[in-house]
Amino acid sequence: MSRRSHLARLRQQAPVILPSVLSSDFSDMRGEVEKLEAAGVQALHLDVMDGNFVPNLTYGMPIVAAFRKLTELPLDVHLMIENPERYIRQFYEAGADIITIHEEAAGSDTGKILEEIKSLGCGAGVTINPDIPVERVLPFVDKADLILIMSVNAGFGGQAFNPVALEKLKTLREVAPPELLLEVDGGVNLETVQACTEAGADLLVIGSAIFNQSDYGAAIDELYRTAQVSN
Ligand SMILES: O=C(CO)[C@H](O)[C@H](O)COP(=O)(O)O
Ligand SMILES: [Fe+2]
Repeated sequence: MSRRSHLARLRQQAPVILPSVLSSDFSDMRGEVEKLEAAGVQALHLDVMDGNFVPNLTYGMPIVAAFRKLTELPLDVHLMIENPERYIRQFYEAGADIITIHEEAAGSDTGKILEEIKSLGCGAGVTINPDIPVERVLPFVDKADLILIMSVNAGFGGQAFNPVALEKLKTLREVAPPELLLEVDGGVNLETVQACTEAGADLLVIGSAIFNQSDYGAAIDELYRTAQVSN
């Protein structure tokens, strides 16, 4: 299956919860993936941090490649790295399906890098931190497959949700083409998830609210029930 075909499926199934495996047990990656698959998850979110663009350092291509060996689930790779253009091809070769870059890190190269990601056959995403105005991603609503709105400052799991993300999601939902996927990441939990779907988020990245629970399936089910938009 082409990597870009995952985009249409995620759009059809929205809202979709993507576990952020940063909070998972890396000493048992296989067991963690099996539990997530048994819980019915539809994609995984992988957080790559370089200790430079963000103060935290996580993992790079080898861990993405290891997840690729463990599962056929789409891998949504969130690059929190300076000069992301240096590594796009390597993350593609490691098995990423969607690659998201920070506009703050890519600057005037953002459009060109999104094109490169697409030309490799991956979904192309762009994201901004909470203190960056939504106007900085508006030029990409027709160029990207996905816009990720950060609801915490990129860098760490387990932070509190910043509601500034909700206004940005609403603005994008109004102006963006309907096929553009809107994703939200950071502090999404039982208290905040419904506001995210009501604001128009299609993809909900969730770390600690899943991995801090002993039963991932039960946690995800409850998050889905809570996420339903009330009519
Ligand atoms: O990109 C991220 C942090 O920069 C993570 O995806 C995010 O923090 C998810 O974790 P949590 O749900 O615990 O906030
Ligand atoms: Fe993330």
